[in-house]
Amino acid sequence: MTKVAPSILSANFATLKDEIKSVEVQADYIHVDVMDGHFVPNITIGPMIVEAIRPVTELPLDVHLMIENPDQYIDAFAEAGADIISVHEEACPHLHRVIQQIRQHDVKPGVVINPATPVSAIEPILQEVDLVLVMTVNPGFGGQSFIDSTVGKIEDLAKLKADYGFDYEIEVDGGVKPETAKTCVEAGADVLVAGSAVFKQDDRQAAIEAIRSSYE
Ligand SMILES: O=C(CO)[C@H](O)[C@H](O)COP(=O)(O)O
Repeated sequence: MTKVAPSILSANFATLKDEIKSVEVQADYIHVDVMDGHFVPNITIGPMIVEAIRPVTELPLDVHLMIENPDQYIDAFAEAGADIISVHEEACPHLHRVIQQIRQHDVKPGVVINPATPVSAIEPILQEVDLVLVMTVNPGFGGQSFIDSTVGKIEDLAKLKADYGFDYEIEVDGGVKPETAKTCVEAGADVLVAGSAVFKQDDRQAAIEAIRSSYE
């Protein structure tokens, strides 16, 4: 069954505990967007917030690092309670080493590609990761429009997974809502990240249900 991972980027940070509780029944992961103002033009949260929300939910914390030099912060995010840590291929000249660093913490490692990065850039690391995140918008902000040209990469990753028996989940992030979710699932997505389509709606359970019912 396809998983849904609400992104707290679009939540109300003044009431973050309640926001997480409002999606807990329907969600599979809580997606945490970490931005440094360098790799992407926005600044969000650090390990202190991950540590603060860790006791709030038993759902896995799916931490997406949109930062330069992620190797310098992996230990802190792992110790703060992340269950999955994903790093961008574009930010890691020594990607294999960084993936190993994440796994040494008994945390699931993921690799992320931007819309302009081809699947071929991560092929050598696919057998080492538990998650591949395909950005379907340019990272940095919630509420952007889904980029249709990224769908072929979801299909390519699904084919590689089937052909070689790789274990990774294919996650998609950006512009995911009831209108775009079905395309992602049909292409092979295992996890749908949704920020504004969940947290900008008054009824969060209905919002997640609307995403699920678009493809079920
Ligand atoms: O990584 C992200 C932005 O860089 C967010 O997770 C993503 O944009 C989700 O927001 P929305 O569903 O509103 O597009």
